[in-house]
Amino acid sequence: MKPTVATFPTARLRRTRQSQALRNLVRQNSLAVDDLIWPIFIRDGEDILEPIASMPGVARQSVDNAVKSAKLAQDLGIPAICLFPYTDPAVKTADCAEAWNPNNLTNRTIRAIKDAAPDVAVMTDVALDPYNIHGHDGFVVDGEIVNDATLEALVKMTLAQADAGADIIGPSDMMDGRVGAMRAALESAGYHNVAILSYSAKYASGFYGPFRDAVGASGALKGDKKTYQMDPGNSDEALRLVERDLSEGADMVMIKPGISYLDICHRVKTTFGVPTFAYQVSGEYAMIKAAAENGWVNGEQVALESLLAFKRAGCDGILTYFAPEVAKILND
Ligand SMILES: NCc1[nH]cc(CCC(=O)O)c1CC(=O)O
Repeated sequence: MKPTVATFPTARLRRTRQSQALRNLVRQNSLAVDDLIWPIFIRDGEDILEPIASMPGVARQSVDNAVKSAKLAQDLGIPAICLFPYTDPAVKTADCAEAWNPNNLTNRTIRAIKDAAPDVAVMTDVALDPYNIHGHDGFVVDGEIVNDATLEALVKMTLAQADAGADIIGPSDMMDGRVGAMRAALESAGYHNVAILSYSAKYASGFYGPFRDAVGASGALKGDKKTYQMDPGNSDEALRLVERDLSEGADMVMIKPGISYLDICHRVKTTFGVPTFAYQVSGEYAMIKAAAENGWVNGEQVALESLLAFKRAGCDGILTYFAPEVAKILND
C-alpha cells in the first residue's frame, strides 16, 4: 500500500495527532489482556516464593503459589499461563526420565491449576533441558545432541502433560520432526483438542541468560545450543521452520526472542497468516527492569511500548513476564 499524501498545507499529518480522542480514533494497533501468556517458574515445596535475582519481580513458586497465580490470571483475564519447572539437580539424569514422570512437578501443577482455575489455559514447555544432566534440550550421545532419539522422549513428555490436562503444548527444543511426532501421538491417544504452539523460530540467543538461572540449567549446560537453535543472522530459515511446523500440525507458531526479531514476526505473519506469537524472553524483561530500577527509563511505559511493538509487527499475542503487571494497568 502506498499512502496518499497531499502537499502541505492541504495535508497536515499532525491533525490526527492533536487530541487524545483523535489519536485513539486513528490508532491501528493496541495491546489487550487477551494478548498475554504469562510464563511462571515452579519449584517443589510449599509456600515458597523464591526471588530470581536477575528477574526483579519474578519468583520461583511452589505449587500452592502457582495455583494462586493461576487464579490471579483468571481474575485479571489473562488467557494462558505457561509453566517452567526448576528441577532439583538430584533428579537430573542422562536419560531425563523425570521429564515424562506423570507425577513430576509440571504435571502436578497442571492438575492443580486446572482444578482451581479452569478458565485459564495451561501451556507447557516440551524440552529435556530441565531434566538433563547435560543441560541440553536433547539427549547427548558422544558429545552430539541427537535428534531422533530425543523425539521419542519428547513424545512421552507430551503425552504425560496431555494426561495431566495441559491445553497447549509448547515444544521449545528445536529438534527436527518433533511437531509431527507429537501431533501423531496426541491424535492416537485421543487428545484431538490439545493444541501445539511451536517454538518454530527459536534463535541461539544471549537473551536467555536469566531464564537459565531461573530453571537452574546454567550450571549443567556445557557448550551452547547452536546446533539446534537458529543462527541470529538468518531469516529465510525461520519461514521454512514455520512452514514445516504448520505442515506437521502446529496450531500456532512462535518467534523467540522478541524485540530483536520483530522482522521475523512480521514476515511470518504476512507470509502465513496463522496465529503468531512472540516470546519476550527473560533477558529482555531483565533489561527493562534494570533500566527502570535505575531510573533510566519509565518501566511501565517501556513495558507497554515493547509489547505494543509485537502487535504492530503482526503478532496475535506475547509470552511475557510482564503479564500480570501489564494486565493490571490495562484493566484499570
Ligand atoms: N527449552 C529451554 C527454554 N524454554 C524457554 C527458554 C527461554 C525463555 C526465556 O529466556 O525467558 C529456554 C531457554 C533455552 O533455550 O536455553
